Amino acid sequence: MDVSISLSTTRPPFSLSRQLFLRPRLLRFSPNFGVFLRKPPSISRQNKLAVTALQLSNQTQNDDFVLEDVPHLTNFLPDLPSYPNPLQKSQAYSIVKRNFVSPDDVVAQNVVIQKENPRGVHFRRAGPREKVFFKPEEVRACVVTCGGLCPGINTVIREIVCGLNNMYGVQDILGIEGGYKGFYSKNTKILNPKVVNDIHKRGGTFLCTSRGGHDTHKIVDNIEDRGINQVYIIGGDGTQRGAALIYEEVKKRGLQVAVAGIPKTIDNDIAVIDKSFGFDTAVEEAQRAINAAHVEVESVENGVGIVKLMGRYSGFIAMYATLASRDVDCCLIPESPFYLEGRGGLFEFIEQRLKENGHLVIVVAEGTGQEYVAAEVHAADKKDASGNKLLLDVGPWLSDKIKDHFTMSRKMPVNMKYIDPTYMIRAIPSNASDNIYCTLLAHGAVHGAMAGYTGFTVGPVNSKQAYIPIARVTERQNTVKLTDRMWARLLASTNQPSFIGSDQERVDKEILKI
Ligand SMILES: Nc1ncnc2c1ncn2[C@@H]1O[C@H](COP(=O)(O)OP(=O)(O)O)[C@@H](O)[C@H]1O
Ligand SMILES: O=P(O)(O)OC[C@H]1O[C@](O)(COP(=O)(O)O)[C@@H](O)[C@@H]1O
Ligand SMILES: [Mg+2]
Repeated sequence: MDVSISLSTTRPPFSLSRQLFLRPRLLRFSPNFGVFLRKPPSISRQNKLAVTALQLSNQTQNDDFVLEDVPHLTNFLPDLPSYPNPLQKSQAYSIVKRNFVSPDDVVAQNVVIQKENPRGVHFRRAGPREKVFFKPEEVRACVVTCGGLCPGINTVIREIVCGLNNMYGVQDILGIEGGYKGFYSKNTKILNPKVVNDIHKRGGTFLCTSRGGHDTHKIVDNIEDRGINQVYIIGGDGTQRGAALIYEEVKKRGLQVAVAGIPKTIDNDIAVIDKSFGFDTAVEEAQRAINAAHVEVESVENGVGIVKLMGRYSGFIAMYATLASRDVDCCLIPESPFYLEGRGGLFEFIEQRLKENGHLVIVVAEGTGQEYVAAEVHAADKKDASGNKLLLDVGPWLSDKIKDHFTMSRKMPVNMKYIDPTYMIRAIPSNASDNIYCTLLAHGAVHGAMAGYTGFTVGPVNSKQAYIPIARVTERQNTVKLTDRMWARLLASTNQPSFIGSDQERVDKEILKI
């Protein structure tokens, strides 16, 4: 008996999902058929049907791979009719060689694999499908933006609106103002290509945003009352968790509502996707602050510049801004514990650089060294409305520590220049490449929702847009791996201490001392 499924044969749209959804038990409990299954625990909890496994019939046993699929409206509305995709008649798309993404196209999570190992996890490729599950004239879509700002949000809003309208002829699009709570506490804004035409040139979000206020029942009641059937949710990890709950509730109520998440975070802390939109813009803008710090400190005696950049738990902006600049002497990130005193410590490094060059620049991510600051400030643990821990300000703390040390202990006063450009960076419009990236994300979300996919997050995986189960992007945070080559490249470029010397015991003691 052959239960393996070929992804390479031509089959009608959704045959893959149908077969998989019909047979998960068979696939799961039939090890003799050579099916390879990897089921992350959080995914199995959140959506048992969304994670499936299959084996290519024409591949060898070692070529097993896993498809982590996204839900489809027909999973809980099996009789939903489908229609030919209007893009078939579109001037733009009709000349494309393969104008529709094959239902069998998948994107590999790992592109570097060893030949004897399994092929690993795959996601469904994003893009337009041959059949859609909405008549354009019956679509009532809405867009909401939640969480902190990030360059490019307005471009995503614009491209969702223009994509729905220009590609599919959707006319009825609503903007939910002020984040999740806007669903039940505010009037909606009418969105059309004319209204959003110029918004990509501005920073911030045209729809305003907020933290907190996620009430699944009130939100879904509102979606139902307003007759909304496509929900586009732009936001970070917290927002995507909220989107997963909305999807679950929609499914429970059996509503024909597609829920699409577009991942947003300036910190680049969302897992699975290559990188988040606005990140490149932020790294570029950070150069201006670093340049300013460098100009200031090289013009004075013993100049020490500190630039604080965003990054709650992930130091990506600091790491990339440092790598891009070459004017940074030391980069401190939350993932890499550091210490001030003693051999191999920050003070020793600063003194050495001042003696060699007369100045230095330090870039510090805002989430760095929180435990040190907390030990001295004795501040109570505070949280924002979404439940995110409020950070203590490491910038002034570090500036004071360095000033005190060099003035008092070393009798070598330093000229401290501290720059905090965090909100200035976050508030700018996205650059050209982020604008293009935002367009791909928005179009991917629109194509996915029109094709009836739901409960998904869209994003690039190895440079190909993919539909990713929401639980997969929220189950862990993306952080800088100190054992990866990128951090090694940074250490090699700055020549800063790694703070993890061979004498680990001494290092631990130093950390405890602070
Ligand atoms: N675990 C969660 N479940 C449901 N909603 C959440 C959850 N975490 C955050 N949210 C909601 O998502 C929105 C944005 O979350 P927040 O953490 O502030 O920003 P971000 O989405 O950028 O991480 C808020 O309205 C918040 O109430
Ligand atoms: O806007 P707020 O509430 O001051 O929050 C600042 C935080 O927002 C961020 O810019 C982004 O966080 P989110 O992606 O969770 O919204 C963090 O880097 C920063 O710590
Ligand atoms: Mg977040």
